[in-house]
Amino acid sequence: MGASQKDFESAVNQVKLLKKDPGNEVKLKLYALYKQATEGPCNTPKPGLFDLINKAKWDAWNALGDLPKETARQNYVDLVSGLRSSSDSSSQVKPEADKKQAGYETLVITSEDHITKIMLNRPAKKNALNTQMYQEIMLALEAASKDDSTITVFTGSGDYYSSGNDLTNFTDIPPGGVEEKAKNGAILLRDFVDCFIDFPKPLVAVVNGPAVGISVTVLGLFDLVYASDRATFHTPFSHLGQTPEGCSSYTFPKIMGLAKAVEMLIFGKKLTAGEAYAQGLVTEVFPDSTFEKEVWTRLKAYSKLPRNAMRISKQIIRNHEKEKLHAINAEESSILQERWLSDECVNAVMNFLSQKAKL
Ligand SMILES: CCCC/C=C/CC(=O)SCCNC(=O)CCNC(=O)[C@H](O)C(C)(C)COP(=O)(O)OP(=O)(O)OC[C@H]1O[C@@H](n2cnc3c(N)ncnc32)[C@H](O)[C@@H]1OP(=O)(O)O
Repeated sequence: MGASQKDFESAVNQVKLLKKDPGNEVKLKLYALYKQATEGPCNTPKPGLFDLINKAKWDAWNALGDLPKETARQNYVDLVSGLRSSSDSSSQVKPEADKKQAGYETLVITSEDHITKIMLNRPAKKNALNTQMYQEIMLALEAASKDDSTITVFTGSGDYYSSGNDLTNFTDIPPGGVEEKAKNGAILLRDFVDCFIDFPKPLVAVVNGPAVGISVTVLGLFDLVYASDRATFHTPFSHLGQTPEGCSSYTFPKIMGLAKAVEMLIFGKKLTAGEAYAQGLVTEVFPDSTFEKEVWTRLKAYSKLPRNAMRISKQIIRNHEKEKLHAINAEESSILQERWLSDECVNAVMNFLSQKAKL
């Protein structure tokens, strides 16, 4: 028998009493199930692109499609019951969690000296970007665009900057099947890259180690890229049956010339930090032993420059390309939507996952 209205109402009250913040992804699930259980399928207009929070909520609700109200009610009750038991058994907060700005699970965000630092924080997975991390980065960029920092910095925790898209993202197939998965992935990719195209303040990448895939391609949208001499830059798209994203099909030929862009984007040539510097993708390379010290000294000095002058200069430099970049992003995302359904891509991802599972 399904959950009764009383069970549901009691679960709604229990959510307010949870000892531990369940994180954005779970909160979105709760929101979507609540709306589905009380109002049925999503029936409101899609919020605008920049209304990130309401758009994330709308996407979560809309993704439930025609799920019956009773099933949504039951799923809500089950989800809350799971949260209650994990909240009760883990009320001792880990020291690491204390340092993180509230609400983020895959990022550590700090603000100091007028610098907002967004650190990718899944070191055990080489900072691979899972769906939650894409969403949290979009929220973090929106918040950073409005806070009182002058510059925003991305970096990675552990030995990698980022290993790119988390290939296990491909395994979580929704009720609508692989086509729906590919469609949702293309929407997420497009929204994600749009946030970088539109980011109004100077954006800096502190590339502390190897970078792969989408973590490399979006560098073409950054204003400064500082790299440790341990960093490498790798876009193995053809190997994965995939195609370029992050506007790299446009920015890379522009930055490094067609020949070098083709070597990276079609043939998957991995660049050292020195090569990436020679080709204009990286602003400056530092020895790994002094990387953090030198880079942060430099950035702290830059962060004291007048905020508005920097923002307006960025606008003048970048604005005339914005429309073009949005169009390129849309095109790259829609091509990838098709690619993700191809045998070439499916086989490459299966290959990675089966090696990982040591099959
Ligand atoms: C919205 C969608 C947008 C899509 C667009 C993006 C396109 C891309 O980004 S394509 C690039 C995708 N990335 C890759 O192909 C890299 C895959 N990973 C690797 O090749 C290796 O893991 C890597 C060379 C990065 C590191 O190798 P090692 O030093 O040998 O470490 P491990 O392989 O043992 O990695 C440790 C741990 O992390 C997991 N891992 C690392 N990267 C990823 C990843 N990208 N996706 C999923 N998982 C990843 C790896 O499996 C290990 O996990 P455990 O086995 O559980 O310890």
